[in-house]
Order: sequence, then structure tokens, then C-alpha cells
Amino acid sequence: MNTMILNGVKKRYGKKAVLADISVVLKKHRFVVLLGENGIGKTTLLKLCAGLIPYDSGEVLLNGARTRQARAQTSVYVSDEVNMDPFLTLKKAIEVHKRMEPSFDQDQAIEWCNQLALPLAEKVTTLSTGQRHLFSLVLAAASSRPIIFIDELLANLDSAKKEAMIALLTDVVTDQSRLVVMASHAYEEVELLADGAVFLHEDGIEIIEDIETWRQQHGASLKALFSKVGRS
Ligand SMILES: Nc1ncnc2c1ncn2[C@@H]1O[C@H](COP(=O)(O)OP(=O)(O)OP(=O)(O)O)[C@@H](O)[C@H]1O
Repeated sequence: MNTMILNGVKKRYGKKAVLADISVVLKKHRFVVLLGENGIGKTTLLKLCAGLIPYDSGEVLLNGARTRQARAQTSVYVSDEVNMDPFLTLKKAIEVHKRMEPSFDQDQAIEWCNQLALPLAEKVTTLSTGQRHLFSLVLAAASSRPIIFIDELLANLDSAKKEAMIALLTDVVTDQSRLVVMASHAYEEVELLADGAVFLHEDGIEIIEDIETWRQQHGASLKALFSKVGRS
């Protein structure tokens, strides 16, 4: 299984402390949903884990990788930010990924695009926002990196795109070699996929190791849990 360990991580933007002494150990999960109210620091947490931004103190380990560069090579971060040349066709963008990462699964990426009706011959710039989010997820899923951080991609998708994205995520989660950590406010959509949950709130962090057991014990959904713990 993949591991994500944070020990006493602190992060400030200027004078503003965003993450204060965050510690988390994820060792047995495949899909962890990261919850918390707007502005609490979910994006910051995902980006610093993925090595995209620095943190001030503490330590972050992804499968034992400690340095920013090593963590960036162990993980992929997907968000609504465009991180590809918008004037490439989807097919070309896939080829570029294959060149940059030889173990990238080009055939699988093309198959997913076909399944999701993403137009391989069109330029990235012609995609709708929802299609672009789906394509970003396809590129992340076809990467061989074991840990995928997803930052709220389900927002603003119509129900067909949402279903397509959940289907793709289900494919990724079924592959037991992956750990997906996804920040989302769409609890209902990801509830069935998630085997763990992490709540960020003003007083720190709370981990639900096993959502299924929690549900049985409390007879409540993730949404109920969030309203209780996360003050949504
Ligand atoms: N580059 C930055 N410079 C200064 N402040 C920042 C920067 N990025 C984020 N912040 C601040 O840090 C806090 C946490 O932001 P972050 O985007 O991590 O929260 P979030 O939980 O992902 O929010 P949301 O649910 O709205 O996406 C916010 O107050 C935000 O304004």
C-alpha cells in the first residue's frame, strides 16, 4: 500500500498561518476524501504534499520520499488549473506526456478519452471546462505515479460529466496500487468510493480511518459527519 505521512507540518502565507501543526498517517487507503470549509487550507495541503509549494516546518513523506522533487515524482496533482499547452490536440498532449514520463500509459489514456467522448483530434482550448477537468484526470490516471491528489474537480460538472468522472475514479481506485486523496465538497458523489476521510478544521485535523465502520457505528453519512465535525 502507499503511504502519506505528515508530521507537525506548518505553513504560513506571510503573516497568515494556514496550516498549524498538521499530522496525518495514511497507510492502508485507496481513496481518501479531504473535507473542510472554504479557505481552511485543503489546496495548500495537497500542493505542499505534491511538492508544488514549500512548507515552513515539519516533514512530509510520500512512500518514504521526503524532498520536494522526490514527492513531485511520486505523485500527481490535478486541479482546475490548466497545466498543459492549450493549443495542442488531446492526442498530441497525450504524446507529450508519454515523452516526459516513459511509463505513462498512452494506450489507456486514449481508451479513456474514447470512452468519455473526449475529442482526441481537437485542441485542448476547444474543450469545455468539464471536458478539460475530465481530460486532466485522464492524464493523471494514465501516469504511473502511485499517489494522485485531486483538488475539487467535481464542482460545476453536469450530471453526465460527474458520472463519467466517478466512473474514471472508480477505475483508478480499483487499481490497488494507487492512493487517491481528493479535496471535495461533493460528499454524496464520492462517499461510496472513499475508504477514509480527513477533516481540516480550525482546531487542526481529524482522520476517519475507516468510513464504513464509522457509518455502521454512527448510522450517518459523510455529509452528516462533515456537518458535525467540519461546521459546513
Ligand atoms: N498564494 C497564496 N498567498 C497568500 N495566501 C494564500 C495563497 N494561497 C492560499 N492562500 C490563503 O490560504 C488560505 C487557504 O487557502 P486554500 O486555497 O488552501 O483553502 P481551501 O480549503 O482549498 O479553500 P476552498 O475550499 O475555497 O478551495 C486562504 O485564506 C487563502 O486566501
